[in-house]
Amino acid sequence: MDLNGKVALVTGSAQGLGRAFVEILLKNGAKVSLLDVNVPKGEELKAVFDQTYGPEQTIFIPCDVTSEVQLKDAFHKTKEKFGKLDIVCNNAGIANEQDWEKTITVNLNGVIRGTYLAMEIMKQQKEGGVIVNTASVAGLEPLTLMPVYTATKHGIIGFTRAMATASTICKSGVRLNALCPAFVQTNLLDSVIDDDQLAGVVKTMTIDIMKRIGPLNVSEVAEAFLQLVTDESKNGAIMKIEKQGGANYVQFQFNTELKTAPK
Ligand SMILES: NC(=O)C1=CN([C@@H]2O[C@H](COP(=O)(O)OP(=O)(O)OC[C@H]3O[C@@H](n4cnc5c(N)ncnc54)[C@H](O)[C@@H]3O)[C@@H](O)[C@H]2O)C=CC1
Ligand SMILES: CC/C=C\C[C@H](O)C(=O)/C=C/C=C/C=C\C=C\[C@@H](O)C/C=C\CCC(=O)O
Repeated sequence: MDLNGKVALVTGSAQGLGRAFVEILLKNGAKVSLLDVNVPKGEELKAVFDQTYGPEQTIFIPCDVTSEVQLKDAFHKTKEKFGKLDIVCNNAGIANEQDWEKTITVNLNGVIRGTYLAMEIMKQQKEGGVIVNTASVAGLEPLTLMPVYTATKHGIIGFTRAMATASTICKSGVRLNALCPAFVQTNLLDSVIDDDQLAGVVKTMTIDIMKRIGPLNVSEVAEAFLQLVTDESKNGAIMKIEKQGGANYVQFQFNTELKTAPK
């Protein structure tokens, strides 16, 4: 898929991975709608991108993904501004085990609602579209330190795979994938390391593992994201990216697409 002239929407795009995903899309000629709950950071970033790519290439929309009204409105504003919607990355996420209900609402409800909104618009387009949901290696292997975060990321992978199969069966023209990075050097990672309420042996063990594996930088993950967006042959695939092993597709014991898709 050639990204030149394509229209993308990225949630949680004011910093970290979301910011890196926006930048790689812009570099490849796409127009991007930036959504984030952090308004000063989002506006600041839009101004930075305006300098390099021009003001017409991006729009910043203040949006809390936990708000049905705000998210719906942001999708519709994007379509209105750019005329179509080809790529959606449901990326906004938090790691707060104390406020675990909020973690579920942001990480899982936000991704599910963003996927449904994207499907609704994309299935009406001749060219369809692609949805990439940001999960984590914590969606494949549990992080003992963060059980609720782990649950949300397992949920994203299951949801994305089920939707991808349904999309094939219904011939909607929409591809769905999930991206599973290991530790990435961002504010989210720092917030967990600095969280005094998460103390003890499990935290020490997790940090030791993280130091041994070495955190990824956001640009390495952005390259993997680009691969998922552009490769039109991988509907339903789940990509894992680690510092040492690089980016690889996850092999599941049961491939629902092969079992259920009509021949
Ligand atoms: N940093 C890491 O080690 C890893 C992160 N991830 C996932 O990557 C995604 C991005 O995380 P990072 O860039 O690391 O975090 P980050 O904290 O640097 O950036 C997250 C962005 O999401 C925004 N956000 C938070 N709640 C929001 C809401 N309710 N509505 C809209 N925007 C909201 C924040 O304002 C921020 O701009 C998350 O889903 C996270 O779980 C996955 C694997 C590893
Ligand atoms: C300190 C974690 C901070 C934030 C979470 C981050 O956003 C994230 O999603 C990171 C995921 C990284 C996973 C990387 C490797 C996982 C390896 C697993 O096999 C086990 C890791 C730890 C084992 C200890 C345990 O939790 O039981």
